[in-house]
Amino acid sequence: MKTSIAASWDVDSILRVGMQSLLDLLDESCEGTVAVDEHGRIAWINDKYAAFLGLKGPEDALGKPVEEVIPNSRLREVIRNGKPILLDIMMIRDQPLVVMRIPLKDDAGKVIGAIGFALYDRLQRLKPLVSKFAELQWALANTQKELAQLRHTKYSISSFVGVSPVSLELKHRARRAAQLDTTVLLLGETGTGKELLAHGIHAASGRAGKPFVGINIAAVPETLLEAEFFGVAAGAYTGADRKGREGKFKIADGGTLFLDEVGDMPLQVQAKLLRVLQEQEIEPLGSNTITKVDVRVIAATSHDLKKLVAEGRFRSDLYYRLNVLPIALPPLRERLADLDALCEHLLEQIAARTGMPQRELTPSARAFLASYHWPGNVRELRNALEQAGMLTESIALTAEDFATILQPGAGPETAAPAEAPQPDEQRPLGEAVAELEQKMIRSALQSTRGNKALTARMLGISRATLYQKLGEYKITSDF
Ligand SMILES: Nc1ncnc2c1ncn2[C@@H]1O[C@H](COP(=O)(O)OP(=O)(O)OP(=O)(O)O)[C@@H](O)[C@H]1O
Repeated sequence: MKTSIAASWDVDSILRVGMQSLLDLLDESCEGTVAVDEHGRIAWINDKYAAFLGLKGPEDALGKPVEEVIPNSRLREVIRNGKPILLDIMMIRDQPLVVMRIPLKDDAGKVIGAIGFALYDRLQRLKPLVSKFAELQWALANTQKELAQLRHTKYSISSFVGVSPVSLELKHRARRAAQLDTTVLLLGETGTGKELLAHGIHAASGRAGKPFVGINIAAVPETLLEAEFFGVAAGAYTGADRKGREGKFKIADGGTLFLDEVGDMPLQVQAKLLRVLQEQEIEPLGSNTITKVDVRVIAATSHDLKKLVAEGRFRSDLYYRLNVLPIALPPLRERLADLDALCEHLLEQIAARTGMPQRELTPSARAFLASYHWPGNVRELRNALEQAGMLTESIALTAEDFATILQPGAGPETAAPAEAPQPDEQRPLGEAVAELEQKMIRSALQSTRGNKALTARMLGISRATLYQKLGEYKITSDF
């Protein structure tokens, strides 16, 4: 059946030869081939296919309607609409067969029949591909489910533990905020429960069924912040972002976007955020299209935003836009009436998580904890309870158990500075500075028990700089 290419290299003969080679290849490599005329009657069938179909030979099939020999054949459909079916799975005698069907046309383009190729008599050879596909589909569905669950908040306003009048008033305001669907600004020191309350407000709002998406502005490098917020259009960049990606505003569409540490936002991004808040429209980087979004923003900060405005570090128009409904979370030292309830709640959480018996506090421990000034607030309290529990076997935790962990009076302002490296004439200055930096960061992390916001504040650097240095020096902060 092979045809050699003649000296005449005209397009028609190349196509003819190409077609012939393709047919030869298919005939050789596939398990069965059948051709039908324009009426759907078998005009030709190869030996392999006839044997596979349980016929004595091809002559048993010739002239018969194709469905009589191959019950699930769709060759008639191909003749009818003149379109190929390039890949399909057909069952023959309970066996799946991968098939390809092509219409046969005359020079005028009229369909004069069709040809079918059975590519594999068992799907076995396609199995790795098929199971890889199924595996990926399964993983994708699972990840989507997990993400949806994660984005649906796990807290309610009552998860904010507190029985003091100030806490009750705070929860009342949060419930009202949930109903109003306006921008909320949560103000409070680190660890006072701003993120927890944001989750709670979302859960009590009409948006509860939609995503809750959080972004810690201080932890995102300045250069990536816009992409993180507004997304990147496909083809805008080469490399990882080539395909484009959605920004947090789009992901949160219909739901709530929690902007943590909003005071750390660079001025240039503040302008863009303000526009989005006003217009509820985003423009992904590198795209000319504007997309409508419906997002409720809850912002939080541990900074004095008014002061930042006065210093020109925060836009006043954005401040007023965010400050529609401010809720101040008082530091723990100002609501010591909540201490018992909080300790009980946190000790229960710790026991459930660690699988260890639940600890209790002796009166001396309560008095000790009430005398401490809690710069890290509830987060610090939880860490202290967990650490104290690890240091003793006893169920009842005493003041002594906490005395080694918490030093009354020692806070960010009074923590001892790290020891400077000894001057060394032979060493480059950069090396010595890096060593001192590492020491100071480690020591600050230790004294804040890994609290990044507090560590950054102690060291007088932004959280973003702290994260950058942690990465640079490969410092982990598991304290
Ligand atoms: N009132 C509370 N009741 C129960 N748990 C609380 C309360 N306040 C804070 N927590 C717990 O303390 C930890 C810190 O809280 P959260 O992250 O909400 O604080 P934050 O103010 O957002 O801190 P940061 O400003 O550092 O981000 C979390 O584990 C949170 O669940």
